[in-house]
Amino acid sequence: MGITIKEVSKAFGTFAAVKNVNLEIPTGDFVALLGPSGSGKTTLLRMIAGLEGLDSGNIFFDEIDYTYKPIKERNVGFVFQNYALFKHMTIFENIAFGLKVRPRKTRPSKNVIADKVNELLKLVQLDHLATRYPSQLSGGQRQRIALARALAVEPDVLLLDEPFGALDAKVRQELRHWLREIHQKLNITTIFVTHDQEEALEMADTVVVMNQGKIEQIGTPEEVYQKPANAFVYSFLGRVNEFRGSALFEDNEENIGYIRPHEIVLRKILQGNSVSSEVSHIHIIGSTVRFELRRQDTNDLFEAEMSIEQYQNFSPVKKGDILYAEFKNIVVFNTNSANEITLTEKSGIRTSLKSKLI
Ligand SMILES: Nc1ncnc2c1ncn2[C@@H]1O[C@H](COP(=O)(O)OP(=O)(O)OP(=O)(O)O)[C@@H](O)[C@H]1O
Repeated sequence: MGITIKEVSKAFGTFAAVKNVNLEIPTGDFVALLGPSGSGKTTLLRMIAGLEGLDSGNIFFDEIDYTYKPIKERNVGFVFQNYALFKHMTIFENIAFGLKVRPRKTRPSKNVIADKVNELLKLVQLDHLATRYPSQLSGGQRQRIALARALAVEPDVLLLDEPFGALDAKVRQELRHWLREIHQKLNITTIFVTHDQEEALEMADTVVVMNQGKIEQIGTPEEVYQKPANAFVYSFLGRVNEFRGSALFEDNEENIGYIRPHEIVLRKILQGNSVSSEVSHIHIIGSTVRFELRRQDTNDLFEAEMSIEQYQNFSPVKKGDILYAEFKNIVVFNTNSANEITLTEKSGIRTSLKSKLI
């Protein structure tokens, strides 16, 4: 089922939570609503579900106006962060619930329900837990059951609100892969809310970046990461060093420059337009090595990264050593218009920057 969100707005009292949002979601797409806390992601998701009314605008499911349709006519599956399983029911009964409560006319027979539940238990790889109660499951297992329960009614759309938010990093990582696989098998149009950029970039086909009730950018993970539409998207996705100040250009405009840590080239000898910097920390994080450095000209801290292989060729290097940093590919935005300004021909900039780690 495809979803069209057209000029949708929602306020709580005088506070505008969602402001004139337009979004087209094709059938089978896997969409992440990504943004900081309070950006309106959950409100938008709840409006799609029918859990929240709109102030203005329309929501279409396959070109049919669903704006005023009650939730039970929407055929959406919903998974929340906090499991929301029925405590007094077994896992089997939890999954069967949505089918059992159907009106007699559309309710499947007991055997059909049992087959469906067993099929879903296999899909979420927890068939051995059918007779347990939710309290006897781990957090990750409960979320899988919550998904199985949402899928039992064969929804046209699956809506997930921070489904892995309460789980530890390792389980979250496993469930991301698992959910992707399930999506590939079932191909249900899926929208999930997250404030975790890594989760959005890793899982989604389409990332919708939200900020202050508005959509800042819609694109593939690669597009939003490689070609951010504005300064907000750039700084929200991934680690960045920020450069500010009038020294950036001579045009007296307020500009912000960003560079990602892996785009900074570190050398042991001065070459080209580089900034002499003192190593203040070296962290080895799996296959990546992260340097924290202090510029000797401005005393500002910044972060650079290289692969472990590069580091092995580069070492020995230790805290207190002086390295030369070349800031390649700085992306500069005008803070008034948030439009990107190309930088290539601006010379002298790299040594006059004030930098800040964000
Ligand atoms: N029922 C409500 N009454 C009043 N204000 C609300 C209500 N629901 C949400 N808001 C406000 O609307 C804004 C957007 O909330 P929303 O939950 O959609 O954001 P979010 O991006 O999902 O944030 P989070 O990641 O923290 O859940 C917030 O400032 C929130 O306080």
